[in-house]
Amino acid sequence: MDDTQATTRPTPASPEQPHIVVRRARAADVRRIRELLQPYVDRRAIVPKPAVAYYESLQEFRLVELDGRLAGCGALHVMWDDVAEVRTLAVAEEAKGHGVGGLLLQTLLDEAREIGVRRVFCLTFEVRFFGRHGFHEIEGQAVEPTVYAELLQSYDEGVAEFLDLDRVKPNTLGNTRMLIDL
Ligand SMILES: CC(=O)SCCNC(=O)CCNC(=O)[C@H](O)C(C)(C)COP(=O)(O)OP(=O)(O)OC[C@H]1O[C@@H](n2cnc3c(N)ncnc32)[C@H](O)[C@@H]1OP(=O)(O)O
Repeated sequence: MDDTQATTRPTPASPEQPHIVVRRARAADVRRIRELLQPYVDRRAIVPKPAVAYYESLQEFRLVELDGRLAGCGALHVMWDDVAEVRTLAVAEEAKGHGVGGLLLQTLLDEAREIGVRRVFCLTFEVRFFGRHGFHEIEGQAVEPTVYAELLQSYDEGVAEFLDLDRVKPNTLGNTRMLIDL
């Protein structure tokens, strides 16, 4: 999906209903994305990352705008031939509870299907939300030992969290490991 393919819903007749756009992130969005995430980073719901990490993973991000204002973001990171991870899914406090998070998550899951990924992982405190979208809690590893060994070669901190490596456990304390089969 490029900018010209952004999903838009027609502006409804009622002035109370916002105009919704789902689109890819652009480089100029990073500042607003980080501002939206900051309260959740402060609460440790989202792992802190330097700005450069957002630019490097920009193409993974999808955004929802309501009347041109950033309402939420989320990313899909592919880890192996059948596994990806939903990352950094967050909705601005004032936009929560109106389906924006669900819309973003379904967008990311549709993209996972489109690129042929069969399972999507997440690490979260929002167990009820992800559970309602078909994720279930898992214990232990989601990949077989040979794939685990391959993934150990990644430099990505999120992959280290997926592998549950000791050095990143402080980042993920209290989070639940969840998976969905598409
Ligand atoms: C893998 C990761 O990224 S982990 C990090 C997850 N993110 C965070 O922890 C950050 C803090 N949390 C958030 O930003 C948000 O709460 C999110 C992203 C989890 C959910 O975003 P929201 O936009 O509130 O989600 P959404 O509105 O689709 O659903 C929330 C609830 O509102 C309800 N809801 C959905 N649409 C509507 C609606 N139109 N009217 C009323 N209620 C609604 C749903 O029933 C849902 O209930 P549930 O929590 O029991 O599933």
